[in-house]
Amino acid sequence: MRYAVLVTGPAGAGKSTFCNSLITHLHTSKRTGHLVNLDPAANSDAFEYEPAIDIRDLISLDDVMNELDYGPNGGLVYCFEYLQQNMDWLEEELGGYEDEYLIFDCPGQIELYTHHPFLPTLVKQLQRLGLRTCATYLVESQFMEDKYKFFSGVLSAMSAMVNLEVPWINVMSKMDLVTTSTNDPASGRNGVRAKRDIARYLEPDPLLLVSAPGSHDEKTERNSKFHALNRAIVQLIEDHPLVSFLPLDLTDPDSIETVLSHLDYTMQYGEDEEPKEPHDLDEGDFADME
Ligand SMILES: Nc1nc2c(ncn2[C@@H]2O[C@H](COP(=O)(O)OP(=O)(O)OP(=O)(O)O)[C@@H](O)[C@H]2O)c(=O)[nH]1
Ligand SMILES: [Mg+2]
Repeated sequence: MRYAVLVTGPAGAGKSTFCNSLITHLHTSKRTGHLVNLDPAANSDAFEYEPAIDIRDLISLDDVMNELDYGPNGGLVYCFEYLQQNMDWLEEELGGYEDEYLIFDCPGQIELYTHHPFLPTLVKQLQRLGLRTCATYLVESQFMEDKYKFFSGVLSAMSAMVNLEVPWINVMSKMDLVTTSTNDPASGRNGVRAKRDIARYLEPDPLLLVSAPGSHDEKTERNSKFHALNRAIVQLIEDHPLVSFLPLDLTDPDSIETVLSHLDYTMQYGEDEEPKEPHDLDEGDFADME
């Protein structure tokens, strides 16, 4: 059984850094993990580990931009369409791995997760090839400093989850940057002040939106529309509490271990370790498993 972990999330959320740390952690735990780079614009310096599979070996964003006159985002879409037409390349590249975690480092263009059909198609292909697949969606902890930004992160996570029908883990990355100070109210004017506040973000409490401080300048029509929108978002999140976050602090090995154990659990890693008769392992067996 092979396992695919898609590492997704907005630009700069810490996806590549998390991929590196996860692979290091797997190695420390005497397990194997390989990096699959799906970002055609990736800078090689970002990788601590040489990608085992690299979309840049198939197609280079620079070439697309130079030869076809695309900008970076159109070029990215072109690269993914090209990959889609060349799935046999990926299939062949994936061929050499058994019983291993393959960590897919994805690009940060948000539209890729919210409305482009590419990732859902890729997931179906991976499942067809018999890989157990799950996704992580990273939102960085700085989003908690601004309620509106935070809830836009929550909504983008929701939208990506609904778009990609795989087991899903939301991660609040860069938790090492969160400083909680109860003595200094100025430090968290609009955001996290204390540990108990963090809990309201990790299990997003939509009431954070209605109790927004600084709401003294209401009254105008624009503001009343804004508040109506917020109320609608509160209602949506209350009715569909799909999103909660696992905190990730890369300076703390226990924190990485917790995320990994959630991944293991989600994909039922190692559950079928007992020897099986080869004919029990029909190709399609896991294809339609979630
Ligand atoms: N303090 C802190 N910084 C981090 C952490 N993870 C990533 N960073 C920093 O955040 C920046 C972006 O990290 P990346 O891992 O490149 O983020 P990414 O999501 O891969 O970015 P794109 O691929 O451009 O979308 C870098 O400057 C990292 O050093 C973390 O856990 N803590
Ligand atoms: Mg990256």
